[in-house]
Amino acid sequence: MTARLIDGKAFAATLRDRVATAAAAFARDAGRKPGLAVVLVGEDPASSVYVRSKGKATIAAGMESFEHRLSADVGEAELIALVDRLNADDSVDGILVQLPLPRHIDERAVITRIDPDKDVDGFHPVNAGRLATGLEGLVPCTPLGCLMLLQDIHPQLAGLEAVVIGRSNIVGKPMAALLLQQSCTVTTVHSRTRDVMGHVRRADIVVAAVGIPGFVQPEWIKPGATVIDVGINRTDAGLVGDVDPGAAEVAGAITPVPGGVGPMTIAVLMRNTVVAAARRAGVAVDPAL
Ligand SMILES: Nc1nc2c(c(=O)[nH]1)N[C@@H](CN(C=O)c1ccc(C(=O)N[C@@H](CCC(=O)O)C(=O)O)cc1)CN2
Ligand SMILES: [Mg+2]
Repeated sequence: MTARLIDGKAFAATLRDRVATAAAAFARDAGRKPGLAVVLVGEDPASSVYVRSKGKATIAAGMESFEHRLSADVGEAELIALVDRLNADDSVDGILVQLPLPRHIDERAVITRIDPDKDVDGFHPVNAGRLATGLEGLVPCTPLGCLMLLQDIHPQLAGLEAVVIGRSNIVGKPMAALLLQQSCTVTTVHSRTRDVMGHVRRADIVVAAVGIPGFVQPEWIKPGATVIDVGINRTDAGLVGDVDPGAAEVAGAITPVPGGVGPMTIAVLMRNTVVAAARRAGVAVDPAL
């Protein structure tokens, strides 16, 4: 292995500590703790694990955790009514509906119902628009976590060639917007791109978020490039990323799966919650958070 392994787990632990400090300052200034409401519909095992981890991380950061578990056959109207109650609840600063939702519920209808200023997932179209136009908003956790890891390696991102593989609303599109905001030259490649390898070969930074195990081949990587693997694919061989492990022989730095991007998602969720709380209450928050 030649590449430096990017330790997302350690980075996330440091971020969670800084969030705890900010949450304590918020509690002092605002006279209450920041609050995060997490809604889980159904009993998908992976989602249940993530929701439990979010609750634990919230409490560990000195914040208030509100967990709402609804049965898999709950109606869309009932779920939306819960979102309305959470929007109106002043002790709730952040609202998150765990995805995926059961097929009979329209994900967009639910996400667009969340108050954009409590949308700590950053999935609401108002927050997507704020990000695209450079306004202050809430940014999706996984891409913001990837950016934090990248900034640690490249304090100066300006001018670097970045290729984002995948164009989902949750990772690919916000990732490209964040890198553009940092003055990278950004290319997004996707299932209809004609020469994916040709684009990736030029990249100083590769962010893979396609959801296809081992999709990115070692020979696509420019020697020394930084590779961020967002993939979390459950296979017979265990948990694998979107990047072939052989890429570690070519890259300069690479995130492992597990232990790379994954842990950053929940740490950034904690960060977004304390930031949302501070903005709502009109109190200061560590600008470096
Ligand atoms: N409302 C949301 N739903 C979903 C999101 C999200 O950000 N908001 N992201 C994913 C699931 N997710 C958090 O919700 C999440 C995924 C993975 C990890 C993580 O730490 N992964 C570990 C491996 C864990 C394992 O063994 O399964 C890693 O990669 O190292 C945290 C959170 C979809 N839904
Ligand atoms: Mg795609």
